[in-house]
Amino acid sequence: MQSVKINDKINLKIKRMGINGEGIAYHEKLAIFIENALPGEEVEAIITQVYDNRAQAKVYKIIKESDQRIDPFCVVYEDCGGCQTQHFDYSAMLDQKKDIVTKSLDRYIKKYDKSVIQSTIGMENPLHYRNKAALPVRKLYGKNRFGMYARNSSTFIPIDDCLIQNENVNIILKTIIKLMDRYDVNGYDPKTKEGFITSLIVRVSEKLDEAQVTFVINNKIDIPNKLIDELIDIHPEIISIYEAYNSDYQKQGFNPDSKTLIYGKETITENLNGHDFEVKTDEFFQLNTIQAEKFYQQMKSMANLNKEMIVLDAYSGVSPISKYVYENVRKIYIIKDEHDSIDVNMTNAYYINKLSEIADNIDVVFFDASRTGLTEASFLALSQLKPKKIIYGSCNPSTLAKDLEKILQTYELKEIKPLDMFPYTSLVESITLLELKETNKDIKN
Ligand SMILES: C[S@@+](CC[C@H](N)C(=O)[O-])C[C@H]1O[C@@H](n2cnc3c(N)ncnc32)[C@H](O)[C@@H]1O
Repeated sequence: MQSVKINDKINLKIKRMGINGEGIAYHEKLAIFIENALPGEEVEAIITQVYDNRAQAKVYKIIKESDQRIDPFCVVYEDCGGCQTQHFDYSAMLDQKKDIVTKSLDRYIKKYDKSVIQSTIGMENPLHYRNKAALPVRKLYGKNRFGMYARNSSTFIPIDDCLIQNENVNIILKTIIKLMDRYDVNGYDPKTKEGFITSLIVRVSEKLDEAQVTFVINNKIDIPNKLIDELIDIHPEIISIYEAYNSDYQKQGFNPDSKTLIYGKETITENLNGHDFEVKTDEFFQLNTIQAEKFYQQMKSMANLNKEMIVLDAYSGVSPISKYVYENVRKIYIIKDEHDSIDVNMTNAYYINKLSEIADNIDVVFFDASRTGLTEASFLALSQLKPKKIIYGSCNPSTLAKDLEKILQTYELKEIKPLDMFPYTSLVESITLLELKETNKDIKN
C-alpha cells in the first residue's frame, strides 16, 4: 500500500530535476515526479498516478517559487511536447544537466570521484538551433497545418512557428503548407480519414544553405509536379525532395526502404569545422550544428591523439568522428551500418563489419551510441581489444551510467563533459574519457 493515492493533495519540496524535466520530491520515501515543478520549489501537488515504486503529480499551487523560474517564450509551451524546460533559467538548466549526469551515475556506480563531472558546455544563443524538423501535418477546419504532439500524448497541437527550429526550416514549412492548400494536397484528417500527408521533414545545412524536404504519406500518391515546381522556385536552396511511406499516421519516421527521390539529389551537404558531410533524408546527423562542432572537437581533444595511434570509430554513421581525427592518427577502423556510404577521401581508413577484421592493437575506441547505449558487440570489443582509452559520446545519462557500471571494472573514469545539444529540453549529451587500468594493461601484454 502506497502512502498516497490518486487525487490526494499534498505539499512537497522539490529536491531535483528528473531526466524528463519534472521536479522530483519524496513523500515518506516514495519518489513523486511533478510536471512543471522546479528544484528548490515548494508546491501543493495533486497525485495523478501511483505505481509500485513512484507516483506522478501535477502542480496545484506553487507555495514557494524558485528564483530561477522564468516565463516561457513560446505561446504553446504548456501544450506542446517539444520543450520541457522553457520555464527555467537557461544557465540554471545547464547546472541541472550536470546534476542529471551525476544522479544517473549515483544510481549505478558505488564509488567514483564526482569532480570528474565538468560543467555543461552550453550555447551563447540557444534559440533556432534545430537544423531539422519532422512534424505531423493535419487538415483542420479546412486548412492544412503543421504542428507538434502534446506532452505524453498523440493529440495534435497546430503551430505556426517554432523558436528552437532554424528560421529557414519554419519558412519552408509555411511555404509547403500554403502550396498544399493551393493545390489541394491535403494533410491527413483522422476524423474523415481523408488526406494523405501525415508529416513533413525539413532539414537544412546551416553552413552551405541547402535544404531537403521529405513528404511522408500514408497512401501511394504522387505529389503534383506544379507543387514541387513552385516550391523550388520559391526556395532554390531546396535541392533534394523525397516522398516516403508510413501507414501509421501517429508514428514519426518512415520505412527507409519506402523512400523515393522525387526531385534533385539524394543528399544535402553540411560542413562542420571544414569537413563536408553528405546526408540522406533517413541518415543520422546531429540536429544542432553549432553544438555538433563543439561535441566532435571535444571528443578529439579528450583522446589526445598522435600519429602513432590506431583508433576505432564504432558507431560511425556518416563518419563525423573519423573525419575529425583521421589526419591525427596512423590508422582508423570504421564500423559502418550497411546503408551508410563510404568516404574514399580518408586514405588511412579501413571499413569493417566485424571486430575479427581488426588486425592491430587499438589505442582509442570512440563510441557514439544511440539512446539505448552500447551493444553486446561493443562490450565484446572492449574485452578483446582492450584499448588504452575510450571516448564515449552519449545522448542518454541513464544508459551511460548503466554501461559505465560494467566498463569501470577494467577502466578508470577520468572525465565527463556534459554538453547541451538540445537547449530547453531535458536531454543531456555528454562525452566521457576512460583509461584502461594499469592492472589490465599487464594482462593484455
Ligand atoms: C548517435 S548516432 C552517431 C553517429 C555518428 N557518430 C555521428 O556523430 O553522426 C549512432 C549511430 O550508430 C549507428 N548504429 C546503431 N546501432 C548500431 C550497430 N549495432 N552497429 C553499428 N552502428 C550502429 C546508427 O545508425 C547511428 O548512425
